[in-house]
Amino acid sequence: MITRAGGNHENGYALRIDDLSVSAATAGGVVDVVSGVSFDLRPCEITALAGESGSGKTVTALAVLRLHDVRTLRIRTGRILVDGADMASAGPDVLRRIRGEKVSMVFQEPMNSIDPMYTVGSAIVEVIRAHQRVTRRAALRQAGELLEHVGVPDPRNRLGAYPFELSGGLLQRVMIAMAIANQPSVLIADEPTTALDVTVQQQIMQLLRRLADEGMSILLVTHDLAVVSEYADTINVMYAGQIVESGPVREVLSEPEHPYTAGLVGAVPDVANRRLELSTIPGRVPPPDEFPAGCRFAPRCSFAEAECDAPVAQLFPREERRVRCVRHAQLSLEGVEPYA
Ligand SMILES: Nc1ncnc2c1ncn2[C@@H]1O[C@H](COP(=O)(O)OP(=O)(O)OP(=O)(O)O)[C@@H](O)[C@H]1O
Repeated sequence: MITRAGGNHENGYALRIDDLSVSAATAGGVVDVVSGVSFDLRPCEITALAGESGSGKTVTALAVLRLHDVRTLRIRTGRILVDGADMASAGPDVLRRIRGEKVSMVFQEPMNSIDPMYTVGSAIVEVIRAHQRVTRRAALRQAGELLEHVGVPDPRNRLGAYPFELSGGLLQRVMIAMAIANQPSVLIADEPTTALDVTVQQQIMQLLRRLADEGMSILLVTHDLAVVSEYADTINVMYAGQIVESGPVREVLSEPEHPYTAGLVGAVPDVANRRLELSTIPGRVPPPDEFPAGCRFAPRCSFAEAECDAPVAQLFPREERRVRCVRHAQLSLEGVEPYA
């Protein structure tokens, strides 16, 4: 029964984010923390949303499911298209249907996302029965199958376990089982392995890779380019609320066209080439009320020129790649390897 993920893929995407801007109320007034973000998630692919802390990855991911904090954040522009619905403007009934049935999410800290008072089996049964008219007994049988599918050893006996009885890695598998219980077409994973040790991290990423290969579209939110390069198909690099570069992972990471991406690539420890010294990008991501009017990366960019003071209104496309840098052509023509 747990086979390929469902969903309406007739347009070639399972989820389309089109010109999404999210504004925040700050002491200094209302400012965009996410500005004009657009990308698609395609079936069978892991799409990474990568960037430093504060670049807007989590706000973007939460906004897809309208789980952002509505006390301070507001979707100002854009569409979030999934299964014929626009999540940006959907009413409560559509939201309820899409969440869990079409798009679901796993978070960084599994222990914080599960009720410690319920057994693993009860928690999964509840999720199944929220969307499917099945008996408790049938749901419990499905829960056992789900645990088996996500690689929990001895799955039927684990149904009676409480969250505190499981390791972090097993608990993250349980969270993934809950997230895929109603066969959504899209899974959003926000730093799903950050809290886990390296071996377990690899196992969880291998599980996500398998789910993608079986048909699911996965949005992987991460600051870890090593994980992106090993497991993702496409990458969207975010900086200061905007996508600055996107395209197939192999191309973007081996030949970055945006100086920011180049800086991030330089910051990945490369054991094979013995480049263990991390080169970091000087400075930090500015807070949203201090975003520069021109290129937002310019103050940290050693290649910035006067022309970078004007806003970069467009992402320059070339085949499957896009880059938000007015100087990108000169940089590649000059063969500059900024942070090699
Ligand atoms: N609820 C909120 N209200 C107001 N501003 C917010 C809120 N949540 C996040 N922000 C601001 O939005 C910007 C982007 O934050 P976000 O958490 O999306 O970044 P991130 O790239 O996911 O970073 P991290 O990896 O640290 O989670 C930050 O400047 C942050 O301070």
